[in-house]
Amino acid sequence: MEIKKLRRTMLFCPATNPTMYIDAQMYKPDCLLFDLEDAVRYDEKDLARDLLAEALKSLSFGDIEVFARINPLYTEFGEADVRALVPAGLRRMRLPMCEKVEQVKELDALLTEVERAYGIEEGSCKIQCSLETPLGVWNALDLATASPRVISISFGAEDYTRLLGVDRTKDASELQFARQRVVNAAAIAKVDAIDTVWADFKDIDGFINEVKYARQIGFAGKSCIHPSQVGQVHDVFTPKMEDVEKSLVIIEAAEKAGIEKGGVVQVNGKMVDIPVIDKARRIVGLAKAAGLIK
Ligand SMILES: CC(=O)SCCNC(=O)CCNC(=O)[C@H](O)C(C)(C)COP(=O)(O)OP(=O)(O)OC[C@H]1O[C@@H](n2cnc3c(N)ncnc32)[C@H](O)[C@@H]1OP(=O)(O)O
Ligand SMILES: O=C([O-])CC(=O)C(=O)O
Ligand SMILES: [Mg+2]
Repeated sequence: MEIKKLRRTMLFCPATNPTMYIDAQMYKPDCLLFDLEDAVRYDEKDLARDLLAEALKSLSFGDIEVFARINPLYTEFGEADVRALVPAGLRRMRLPMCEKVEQVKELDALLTEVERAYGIEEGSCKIQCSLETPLGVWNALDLATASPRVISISFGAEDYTRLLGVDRTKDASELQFARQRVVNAAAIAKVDAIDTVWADFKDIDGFINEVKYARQIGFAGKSCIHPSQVGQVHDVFTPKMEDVEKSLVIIEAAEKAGIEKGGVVQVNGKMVDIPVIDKARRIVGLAKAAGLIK
């Protein structure tokens, strides 16, 4: 199974801080996520947008997939963000506080207009819906399938717990419903699900527990707020060599037995059939995408 793009880490970087976002590339996240929304003061929104537009025009980010978290279109800044950043080169945007299909369709239509006006390939600008309200979480599947531009959905626990009127706790039981709804919707829509930030970046054990849990239940990656989190997330989301080797043995045995389309064999005391072969292929695909094997 070919994994086209790893999105294990999306490192948030306030777009008002030029040094930080030049340095951010050094930490080698899979994705950089320049923030124009909550990390930017109200009176610096225009400055942040201008800085980011200049950076997109003048800097190269190599293999790193560059996203911007634009302001919602219902604010006075969202449309200006799109109109300035797409011509400057932005092709990926996170739409925060995303709740209704109409909001995705509105962004879709604006992107089509800007792509046409600037001769940019139509449909090349992609959307990540950020589900961080009870309604957004409820509508996860509708949002994930609202437009062919949607490549990913992310979960935002800080706003979600604020709106639920609860504390965000370390055992995270208050997030269980939302997380499972988000990963289930992403699996149906065949898009990536990205888990929420962990603000307490000095609490490494707590963070790693949460990252392991996110991977276990089906997230493809995690939003990060500090560079120290990038390597910690990559460690968890990159398959272990031992699992890659086991997967290669399973694939070889399946091919030898000719059971890729049905049938069953035993490999090292365990039953192997189609779901097991598919999972093994996924692990090998992830390992290849991470450069672990050729
Ligand atoms: C709920 C939400 O909406 S979350 C999303 C919005 N929030 C954000 O975008 C915040 C992103 N993170 C940050 O701004 C910062 O990490 C902070 C403010 C939390 C902490 O920053 P600092 O006090 O500078 O932390 P610290 O001293 O540990 O930083 C170490 C180095 O990493 C750099 N750094 C810290 N965070 C980042 C980042 N997100 N991206 C790139 N570089 C970073 C710092 O500039 C510093 O560099 P230096 O050593 O060259 O000076
Ligand atoms: O999307 C995120 O992870 C950060 C965020 O805005 C939130 O949690 O409200
Ligand atoms: Mg938020």
